[in-house]
Amino acid sequence: MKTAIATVSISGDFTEKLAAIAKAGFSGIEIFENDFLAFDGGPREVGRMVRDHGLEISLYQPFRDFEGMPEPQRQRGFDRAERKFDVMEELGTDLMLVCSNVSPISLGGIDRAAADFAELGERAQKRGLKVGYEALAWGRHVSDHRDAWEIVRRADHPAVGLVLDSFHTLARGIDPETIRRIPGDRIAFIQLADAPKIDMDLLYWSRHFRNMPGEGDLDVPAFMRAVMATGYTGVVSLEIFNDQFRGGSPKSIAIDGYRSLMNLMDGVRRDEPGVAIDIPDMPPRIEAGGIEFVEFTADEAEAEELGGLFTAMGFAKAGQHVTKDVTLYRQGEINLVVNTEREGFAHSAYLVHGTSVCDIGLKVEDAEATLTRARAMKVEPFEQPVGPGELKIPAIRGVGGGLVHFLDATSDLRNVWDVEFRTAEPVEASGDAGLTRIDHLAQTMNYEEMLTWALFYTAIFETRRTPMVDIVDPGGLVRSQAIETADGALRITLNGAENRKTLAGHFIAESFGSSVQHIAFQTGDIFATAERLKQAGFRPLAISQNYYDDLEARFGLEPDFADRLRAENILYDRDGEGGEYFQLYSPNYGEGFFFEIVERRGGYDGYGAANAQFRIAAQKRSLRPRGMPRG
Ligand SMILES: O=C(O)c1ccc(O)c(O)c1
Ligand SMILES: [Mg+2]
Repeated sequence: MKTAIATVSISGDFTEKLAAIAKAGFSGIEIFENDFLAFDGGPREVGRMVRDHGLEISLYQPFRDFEGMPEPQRQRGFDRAERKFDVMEELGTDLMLVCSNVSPISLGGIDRAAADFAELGERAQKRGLKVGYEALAWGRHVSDHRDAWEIVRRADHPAVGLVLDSFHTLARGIDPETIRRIPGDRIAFIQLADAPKIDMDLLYWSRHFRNMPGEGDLDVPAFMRAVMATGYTGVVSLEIFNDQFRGGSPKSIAIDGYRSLMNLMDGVRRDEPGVAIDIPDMPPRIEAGGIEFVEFTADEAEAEELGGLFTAMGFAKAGQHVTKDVTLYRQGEINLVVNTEREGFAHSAYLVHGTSVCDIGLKVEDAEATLTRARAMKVEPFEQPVGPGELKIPAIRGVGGGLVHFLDATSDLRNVWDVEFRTAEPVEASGDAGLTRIDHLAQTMNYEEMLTWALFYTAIFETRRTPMVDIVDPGGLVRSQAIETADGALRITLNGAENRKTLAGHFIAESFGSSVQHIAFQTGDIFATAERLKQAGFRPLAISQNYYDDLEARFGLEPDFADRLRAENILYDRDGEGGEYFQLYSPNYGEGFFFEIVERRGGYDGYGAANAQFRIAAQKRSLRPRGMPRG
């Protein structure tokens, strides 16, 4: 399958764009005219540069305000087109995109437009070129692909085809199924973009908020299934106008684009019967069964401190690595690992970030298949030498460069704790606090990274994104979105800080990058857990009393119940179906790392977003310079 991306989608100068696009794996580019005009070099030189990168120019665009014009603008349109054809010949590309006319003086009329295209097609054909017609969602007379198709059909010229752009179709709410009635060989080119659902002017929405397929809320898969059902065999291209991407990293945006395309087309191949799509074979999105372990990197002193903290939360020292300075703490199904090795990945992570989470182990059905899926999504596998007695566990790099290991139950990996760890002798008396499993991990990152990491998780794993919520920190906004499996076995929240004054932003700045900022443990009985933790000397984060007064009124709580919450500093939320959520927080450690303990009752499926503001205010009050020190 030929893939392309419009140069407008990527930041950087023209050379940087080309390098990033080629590296990501695309076969071609759409040259957006302004990128070419801004470049200080002739069309032949541009064409050569593109081909030197192993790319082809799949499309030249856009040609504007052409069809349905009165004279003399009509004639001028043909003259302009001939000039563009000259440029295209020098560039070495044969397809020009004509977008529907937005000029107030254009006349409309399907047959008039068709006649203009028949003539344009004639001129193009003489030079071995073609034109494709695209309905802009805000076109003056043509704003719907069905009308554009009717014009192309009536133009009835082999050098005139239709360009479909998922944004224009889906943003207007046009049923993509209508594409199925168009013959595939009359479709000249496919442009893809997604976008978040926002109610705003179409043009503004399109030019500023598009994003990669799978990053937004439009049904791009339905669009693409319909396109492939027509028998279309041409280029599939990304055309993403996005303010944030314009300032992003060319390399990372290009990889996101390629990843989104592979994920999309793999899904289409699975879901649309009878279409052949020439992309590598890969396993379907991986079902994740939860978090098997979380590994911290630390030096000896901090490891001691962390261990004390875990013990105070009811964890028992459960094992020591057979050859490495790595200690395992366990409670219920939760495995926390502390690594104080002086070499290897954990140590490098320590040198860069200080005490922090450096590795996450995910439970999957087939670890090798997970790696294959990740590879197909352009994710780099991580490898380091395997020590004596150690298992080779497949891994990739995730958020902030941290590792994600895959553990399965079908290979030797199921025995990892028995093979790699000696049971701590004697097992320290367990002050079990009733913590059963990891409910969720919260990863903090810059706001601009959120789309990248959401796509990373959703392209590899069978997960969904919850709607983005705004969390008000006294220092600014933090946006939060959860990636979760349908059964809640895996839940990861992504928290995007817009500045450094927020608790999240402070954490990123001080730990030198994105990372896990908190771990939430589940309990089946929050009050019993709170009681046991208190006895073990754990002091929860103190919540404002005003919060409880409001809570009591808001949910009409029984005074006794409200008093219990208040006494234990437990935050509370309730959903529309009577599901309940209880949250207890640890103080901050170091520069803003913390633990959360939650209980879910009655199918509550959220994360207590309504409480986040009050939790953050309490954390900022308690932020103290000591605790979990950093390197
Ligand atoms: O915003 C525009 O003008 C514009 C131009 C060309 C396109 O292919 C498109 O989808 C939008
Ligand atoms: Mg377009």
